[in-house]
Amino acid sequence: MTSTTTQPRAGLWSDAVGARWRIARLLPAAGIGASTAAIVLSLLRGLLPVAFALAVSTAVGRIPAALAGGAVDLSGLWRALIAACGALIGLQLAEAAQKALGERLSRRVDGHMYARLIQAALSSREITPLEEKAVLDELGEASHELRFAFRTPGAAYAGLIALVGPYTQVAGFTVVVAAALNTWAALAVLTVVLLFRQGQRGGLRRYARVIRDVAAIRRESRYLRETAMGAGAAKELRIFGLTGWFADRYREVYLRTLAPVWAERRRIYLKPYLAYTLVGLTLTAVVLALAGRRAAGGALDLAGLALVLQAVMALLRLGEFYPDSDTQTQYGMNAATAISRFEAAMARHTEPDDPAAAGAAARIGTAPQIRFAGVRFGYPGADRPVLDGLELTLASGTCTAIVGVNGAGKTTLVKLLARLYSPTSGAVLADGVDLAGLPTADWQARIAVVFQDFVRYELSAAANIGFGAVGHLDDTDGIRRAADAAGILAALDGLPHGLDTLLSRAYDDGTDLSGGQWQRIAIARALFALYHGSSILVLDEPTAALDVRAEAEFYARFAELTRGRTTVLISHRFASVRLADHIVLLDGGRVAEQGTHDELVALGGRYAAMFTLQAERFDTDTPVESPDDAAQPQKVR
Ligand SMILES: Nc1ncnc2c1ncn2[C@@H]1O[C@H](COP(=O)(O)OP(=O)(O)OP(=O)(O)O)[C@@H](O)[C@H]1O
Repeated sequence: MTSTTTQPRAGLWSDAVGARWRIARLLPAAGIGASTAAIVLSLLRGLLPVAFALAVSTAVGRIPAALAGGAVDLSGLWRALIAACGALIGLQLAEAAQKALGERLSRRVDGHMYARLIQAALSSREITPLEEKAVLDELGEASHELRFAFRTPGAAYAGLIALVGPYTQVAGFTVVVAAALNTWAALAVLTVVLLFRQGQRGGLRRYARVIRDVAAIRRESRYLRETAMGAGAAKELRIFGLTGWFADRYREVYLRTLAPVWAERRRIYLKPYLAYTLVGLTLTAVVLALAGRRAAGGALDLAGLALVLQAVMALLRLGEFYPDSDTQTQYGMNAATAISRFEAAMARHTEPDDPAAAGAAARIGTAPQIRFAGVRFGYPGADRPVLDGLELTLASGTCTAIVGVNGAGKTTLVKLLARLYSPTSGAVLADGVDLAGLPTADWQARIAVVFQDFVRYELSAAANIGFGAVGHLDDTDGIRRAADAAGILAALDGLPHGLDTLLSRAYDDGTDLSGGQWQRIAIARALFALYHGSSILVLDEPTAALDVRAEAEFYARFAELTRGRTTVLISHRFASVRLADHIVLLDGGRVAEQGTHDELVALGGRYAAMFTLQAERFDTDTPVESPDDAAQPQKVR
């Protein structure tokens, strides 16, 4: 197994203390009143079994006296028995009440933790941190446990409070043994209990680390399971006959996860268990023998003997695994720790409020000129940059088309323009102002975009369009106008609830759209953003899924849609590209050629070759040899 399982004890213990402290600090989220009530109930659950044992042994002690001398005096016996019954009923009630209260505390805390998790995930305007593997691991662990209500931070909170019960019992019975027998015997039994607990609870702590260490394999098995069972891949799995492959691969990966886990489980639990059992049984036998000898010698009466026997039995039972607390606290604490680490990682990426930045934003016009000045950028973990000293100007209020082979970095350029990533070096400037110095949210609000992989929100059609300017969701006229301009209004009006129809099959009255219809929705969303103040329009393959007529309609209105806006169009279709005012060919992370369509064709370079190749393909039915390597499909870097 990996080295983390063999870390020094101090690490494990300080982790354990830190994790408990992190859970205890959730008190305000859980509510002071409810938490106090739960602690009181837990204390009762600890004290009532001790009271029961005292009452029962008192009753046992009264029996000889009650029977002696013919005249049977049962009143003392009855009193003790009634007290025992009272303790028992009280215990049942306290248990039921604590369970209900624990559930409530748990839900409150989890609601708070979910809110924190979502807030942290959305706190960074850039998406870079969400692509870092270590950050993703923390997020994965936190959200995985939160999905299973049993092992959440809330369950850990309720579980920690529930622990007050058994530990109060341990203390109570230890005092009983000390008083009835002697202090050394009490300490011996206490040692046994703590040793057993260490075996169980400490083992669980180590085991949870093992589970964490196999996170990568677990992620793979989860992926295989969800792909096999989900709707997304259902078509391909069947058509390509992949169902068997997925089932076999899942079984293999699952077994690969289990093997090290079970080996560690044996190592962690078996040997310590045998050792603790040996020590435990020996000490217990000594204590019981001592009690027996005292009783035989008359130093311990019947009530005392009954009490010691009950106390020792109860204590031995308390040296076990606590199902009400242990798993919940362990995994719930891990989830809480993962959430804290995730928050810390995201906090490193949040942007401080800077009044100077807001001032700089005011210097940018409504249709700004954008300049990429020596921009270099590589994705985290990648060894080669995608953009390598890019120099490019997008003129104010005009349309620039970006072309290039697959993987040339066109979408990456757009992501940098939208400040979803920051350049590794160099700068992106809007009207001369470096975007790095602007409040990112303000800048992003100026951009309307149709991404290549736009989002299909499982919400109403109106919301899908209105999300272009979420502050104006109630602008129904604007939403209809955008839908109309994108050529989707008639189709949406034809749905069962018009624009209020939910665009998801997951709901009874929901429906799904075709790929091209979804793309029109994405276009409508960007148009709606333009209606409400965005001035930079980015279109990344905006018509890839549209039919010929819809595409022609879209480009017929292109000049009108983009007029006065700084527009970036990415497309592999040269018929659309030629509509742009300026065309840029990206290659090797830099601008290889640029100019108008006519200029580039006259230049007779790569653009001209790619254009001719595509034009010939449309003109003839026979395949055409490429005159230039750049036009051949290239491997994705
Ligand atoms: N999130 C990411 N993490 C790591 N690498 C990425 C990521 N997105 C893209 N890349 C890599 O960056 C390079 C450029 O990708 P990009 O999507 O910008 O290309 P493109 O020119 O838009 O291609 P296409 O024409 O296929 O859409 C590719 O080599 C790709 O593998």
